[in-house]
Amino acid sequence: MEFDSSARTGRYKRAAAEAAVDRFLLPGMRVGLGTGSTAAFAVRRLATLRGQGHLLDVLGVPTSRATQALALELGIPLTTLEEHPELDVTIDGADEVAPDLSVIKGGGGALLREKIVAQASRRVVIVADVAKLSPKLGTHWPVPVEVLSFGWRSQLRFLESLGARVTPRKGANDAPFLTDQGNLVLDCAFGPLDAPSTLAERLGARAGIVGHGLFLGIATDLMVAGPGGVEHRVRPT
Ligand SMILES: O=C[C@H](O)[C@H](O)[C@H](O)COP(=O)(O)O
Repeated sequence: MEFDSSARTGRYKRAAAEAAVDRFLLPGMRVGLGTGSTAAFAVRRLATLRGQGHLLDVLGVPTSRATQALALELGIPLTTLEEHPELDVTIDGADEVAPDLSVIKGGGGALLREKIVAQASRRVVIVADVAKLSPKLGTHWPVPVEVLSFGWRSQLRFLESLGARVTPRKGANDAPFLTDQGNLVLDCAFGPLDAPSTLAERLGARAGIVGHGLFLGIATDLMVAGPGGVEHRVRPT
């Protein structure tokens, strides 16, 4: 039976995530556990290997409550950045990946914790299916911006002044989506970004914006899966 495209995408996500776990996780490591459907395959792979007696002393730091719940359900021992402020590696998904391995993240709203965990990691491995590859960030995906609810409409105006078409993210029953920190997310469609680092600086300098989904110079490796199998790419120097 032929896979439909979503089944194919799921197969690629799984292949990339499992290959990353097999390649990068070693005994004794402290590991950032990403969020989203692709990263969940990595968490499940770690659990499977543990079930076979491997990587039993690996400790995970989850990047969201959802990942924490999944890891606990699968019996993966967890720690925190308070106990282990430096991690060996993080494996996480992405929404859009540019050729220099800069990425947009936050489709699931976990961008802030994901960035904190990634920046605490010596190595950051992005796992993705080929559909996530893009010539320029912003081509296919908006930049999620996490804002405090206090003054959020002022942030919306500010983001529009930077050229974005802004959509406040909705959660269940059309209620505002809230992050694990209780903040709002404004999805900002800028179109293809010629200078993502300039945008990141502007977002970073604005009070009330607590995080954004531009991960620039953070990913060290990419495991990307498609019809030809899984390919490992390293961030160009
Ligand atoms: O907030 C969510 C994360 O950044 C995800 O890693 C990202 O949205 C990719 O998710 P998925 O693997 O489900 O496509």
